[in-house]
Amino acid sequence: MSELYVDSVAHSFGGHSVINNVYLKCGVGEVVGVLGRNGSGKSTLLKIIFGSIKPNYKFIRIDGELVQKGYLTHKIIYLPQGYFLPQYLSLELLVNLYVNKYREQLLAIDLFREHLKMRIGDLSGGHRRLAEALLMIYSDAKYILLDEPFSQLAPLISEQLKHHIRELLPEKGFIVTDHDYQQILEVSSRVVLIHNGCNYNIGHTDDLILHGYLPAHFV
Ligand SMILES: Nc1ncnc2c1ncn2[C@@H]1O[C@H](COP(=O)(O)OP(=O)(O)OP(=O)(O)O)[C@@H](O)[C@H]1O
Repeated sequence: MSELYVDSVAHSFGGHSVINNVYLKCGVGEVVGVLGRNGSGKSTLLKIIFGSIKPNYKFIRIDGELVQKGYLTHKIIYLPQGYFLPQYLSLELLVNLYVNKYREQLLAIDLFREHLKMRIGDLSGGHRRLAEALLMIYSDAKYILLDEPFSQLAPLISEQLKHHIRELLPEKGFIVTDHDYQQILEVSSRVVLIHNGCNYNIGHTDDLILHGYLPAHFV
């Protein structure tokens, strides 16, 4: 079964519980949006799924197989918050590192076609962020975890990013978190809110008010 399944995730830092019994699943063809206040544990959850944080407890299955560290399966990739690729590497080298199956499609995108020889650190801030996100989206991984991919992006670039997520949807599943909740509501097929360490399914903007994520006078 093509599915990333995460259950019973619990983690604390220095005795302070951050997430407690979180459940999440994401199939191929789905974009799962994860919302939550600052410090609610969204990045921690994504890092646990990727395997870079060892939690107190977790149960993760990828395509039916029990997994200890997501990244060891090569089926999962994580875009962290903020720049993470060394600034002195060229786009060409990064494409060679991350992209294989979808190489032609990625190289057809203006940003890569026109700036292939450029160092990623010499791009504008928004283009650098977009390039990092696209390298993850067009990588060979099947499940793509995107941590605040819309931050720093101008509206037109955010549209491009959503377009590329949709392009790959038939073959991939996405878990995306961002404080630009409108982008999340727009791109996601399902939305969950992390609140008080637990997850809540969000069906409507009203649910975000109910759980205290949006202010009551919002609508
Ligand atoms: N390595 C760490 N050591 C101690 N505490 C940590 C560590 N990493 C995160 N935390 C704490 O865990 C909580 C959740 O952090 P996390 O970064 O997962 O939240 P978030 O929902 O992604 O927040 P934001 O939206 O502000 O990025 C915060 O209180 C944070 O201070």
